[in-house]
Amino acid sequence: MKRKLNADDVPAPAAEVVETKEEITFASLGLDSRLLQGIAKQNFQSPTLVQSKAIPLALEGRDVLARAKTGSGKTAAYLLPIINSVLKRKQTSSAPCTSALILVPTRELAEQVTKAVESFAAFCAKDVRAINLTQRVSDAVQRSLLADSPDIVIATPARASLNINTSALSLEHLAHLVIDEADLVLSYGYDEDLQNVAKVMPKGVQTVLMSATLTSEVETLKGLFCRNPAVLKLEEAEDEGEGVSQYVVKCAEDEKFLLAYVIFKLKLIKGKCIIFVGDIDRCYRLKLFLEQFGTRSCILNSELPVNSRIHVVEEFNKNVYDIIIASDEHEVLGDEDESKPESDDVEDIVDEENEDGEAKPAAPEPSKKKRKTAKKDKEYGVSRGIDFKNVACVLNFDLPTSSKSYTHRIGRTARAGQTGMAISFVVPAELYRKHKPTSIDSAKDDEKVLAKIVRHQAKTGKEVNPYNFDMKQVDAFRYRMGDALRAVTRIAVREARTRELRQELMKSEKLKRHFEENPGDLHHLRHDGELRPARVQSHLKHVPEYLLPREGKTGITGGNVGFVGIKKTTENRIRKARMANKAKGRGKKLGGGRKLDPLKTFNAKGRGK
Ligand SMILES: Nc1ncnc2c1ncn2[C@@H]1O[C@H](COP(=O)(O)OP(=O)(O)OP(=O)(O)O)[C@@H](O)[C@H]1O
Repeated sequence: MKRKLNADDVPAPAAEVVETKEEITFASLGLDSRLLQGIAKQNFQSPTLVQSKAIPLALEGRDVLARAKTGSGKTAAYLLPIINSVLKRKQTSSAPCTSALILVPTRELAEQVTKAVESFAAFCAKDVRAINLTQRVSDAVQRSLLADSPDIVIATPARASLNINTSALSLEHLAHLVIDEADLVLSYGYDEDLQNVAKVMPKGVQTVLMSATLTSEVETLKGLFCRNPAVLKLEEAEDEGEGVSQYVVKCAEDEKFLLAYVIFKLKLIKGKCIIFVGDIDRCYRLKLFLEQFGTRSCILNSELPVNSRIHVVEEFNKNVYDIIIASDEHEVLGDEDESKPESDDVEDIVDEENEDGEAKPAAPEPSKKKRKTAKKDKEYGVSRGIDFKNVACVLNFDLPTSSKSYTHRIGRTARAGQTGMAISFVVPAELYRKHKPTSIDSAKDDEKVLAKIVRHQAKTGKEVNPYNFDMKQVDAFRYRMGDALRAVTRIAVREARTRELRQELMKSEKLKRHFEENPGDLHHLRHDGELRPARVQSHLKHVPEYLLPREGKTGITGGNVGFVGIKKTTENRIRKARMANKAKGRGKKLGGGRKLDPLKTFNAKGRGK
């Protein structure tokens, strides 16, 4: 079924890297008016680049392979044409059939995509039925849901394959297939499931592959599912200073904890933050550590029940929590195969191939290692595709082990044209394994990984700069860090992990049963409660005067880095103008584009909190 590519396969305009964004409106794309109402309800002013390029091609019936950066609006780019096509079909036929299958790598993402369908189809809900196959319902319930032939089925490849095997899901009338996060689905170990889906795919199904990077995995999927796809490689033209400001801090293993304490206690980061750590224990170690200073956070990892995970993300998006500590475990399980070419290398290969029409390089077989999912949820993923809203900062407390992961992680901030910041802690080789209690295996090659990241980012014109903490000033806090770390023993971590799991399982059961009937009550369950280590040291919650640098926060960082602003692009001009008008009315100066630098606005009075 795999086809050899030649240059004619790729239509010239689509294969070009598009540099600029033309003024296109959703209405000009020819979408159903009910969909336009749904879009307007979400306050989308105009299509993003990937939307304005991919939607017309998809509406024409073309296969599309689109690479666009994280947070650029790929979900709407594939959903809108699908819903439009369902609405069109309903005008001539009322016979129910499943005409679209959307495959995503994780259950969280499946939930998110299902919600997006519901939002876009809010004004035509009775004509568009979508179901999420990753929900934990009994086989009988799932069968009965599928028996009604919902228009759109959203699933992980594993769930789709399972239901195809049991004949619960019929692809007989399928017209559209989407593989979202196409660069990641194979690394989740779904290769056999995807082969299984490909086997029963009827002829002529339109395929859309969406991806943040073009990797050999995307090539494999293209060979398996696409016919003559239009290839979009989209680089958004960014204004200076927009996107993610990337910083790196070289530090010792225990200093990661010290810096985290200083960053959060002195509020060096303004806004919401996702902290990525290397494994599950690390989540609890850091949470317990921060708790000692009165800094609350909630945890996301593959061990927690899916309902809790989804709830945490929803609450975070509603600004209930400021800090999420997430473990990025797929790396630890070995998904980041060293021998596998990095995305930038593969992109070069793809470019070459498009120019001279040569056959593509043999895509590496996904390694067996990837199937190793332990007892954790294989369909878990937070750095991939989850739409965390208004994240000011991604803190790589533990550096990922590949630049591809780094790209996905930092893509959780600066979404939909906002700005954001990424700080990565890097342990130099000579400091690795020098502080056993805070050491983690994945830091072994931090410097090598950083070099790759810097190279990769440079290719897209982005810099990774040092974040200069004045370690002399930070040193004043070292004693307190030591005190707090000593209380976070291995036993305390293990107990906290068990306790949290038990609590979340109970909440999850409650969530499932109770909130089906009372969706409004969800906010009563908080996930950032204190885990309480054995030794409670309440004095640590306060920062005494003498510890603070005389110059305020700027004394800690030198004052020249660290801006984290949430700024909308021109897409939100109207909103900005409204805000400015409102502010004028209140006599305040707002909306003039003045950036608030949290490092320069440290209020000494608020510090003792
Ligand atoms: N046209 C638009 N105008 C304003 N906001 C938009 C628009 N399209 C999408 N968004 C918002 O942008 C955010 C990111 O969108 P989405 O999750 O689809 O990005 P993505 O490209 O799929 O990201 P990732 O690669 O991380 O999965 C969402 O909050 C979405 O609601």
